[in-house]
Amino acid sequence: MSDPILSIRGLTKIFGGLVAVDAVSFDVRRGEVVGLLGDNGAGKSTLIKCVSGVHRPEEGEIRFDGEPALFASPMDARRAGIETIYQDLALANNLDVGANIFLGREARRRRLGGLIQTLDDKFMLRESRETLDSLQIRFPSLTQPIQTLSGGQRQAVAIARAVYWDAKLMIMDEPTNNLGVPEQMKVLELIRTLRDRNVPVILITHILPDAFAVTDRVIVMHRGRKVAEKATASTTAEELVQYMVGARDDAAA
Ligand SMILES: Nc1ncnc2c1ncn2[C@@H]1O[C@H](COP(=O)(O)OP(=O)(O)OP(=O)(O)O)[C@@H](O)[C@H]1O
Repeated sequence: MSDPILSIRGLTKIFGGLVAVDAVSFDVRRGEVVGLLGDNGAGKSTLIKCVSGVHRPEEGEIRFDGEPALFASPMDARRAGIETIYQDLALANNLDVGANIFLGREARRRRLGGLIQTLDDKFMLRESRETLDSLQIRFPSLTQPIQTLSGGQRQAVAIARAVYWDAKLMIMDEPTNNLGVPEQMKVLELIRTLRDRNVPVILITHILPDAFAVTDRVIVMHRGRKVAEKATASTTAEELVQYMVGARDDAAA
């Protein structure tokens, strides 16, 4: 088996007196989709925010690609290859599709003998189109502002951005929330495409059919603790619900 791309040991995050994440450990390997399940408030978002540089954990170790990895900011985590799609997505609504794929890492070109630099819009559009085509994502126009796109199309732009920048790990927080059924299917298909390209995905969800549709392994959290870790093929929705509501707990066994 390959070395894990992400390895988390004893991770703990406390807000005031509340232990939001309580000594959680798990690994993610290249090319696998890992589901992170749990009811509201279970600690899923807090856990991944510790990985992606939003929160600093009180205790524990995170190793990414073999190195200790406590990122100081989300941009640091992105530079290291961790692309996170939050529920609010972090796309710039007023910019177009191409500009969003290059957000924060814009291509520039020198003009007037190198005296000034301008954004290389043509290059960014061409590269964006190639990436979107390779993922079979179609937009009528790449110069449409993001705010005119549907929720599923926005997810697709965020996924294309991760692919273009060669993300080594993709974290998606409830990506099918608020999407129509065809768009949910497209997002799940894109997750499978990422796996086929050997990009591991952590999928946070409380939608069990989504977890069964795309994950290889599932981790269940309850009140900050990891209560189960299962190969998706060897569990059932009924069993996972029992872990999610706290009726079963492998850690306590
Ligand atoms: N910035 C914060 N400050 C204080 N408490 C927080 C903060 N963020 C999360 N919490 C608390 O930590 C606990 C875990 O929340 P978290 O959002 O990680 O859960 P979740 O499993 O992602 O649930 P949801 O699906 O509702 O987002 C909750 O009790 C929440 O109120």
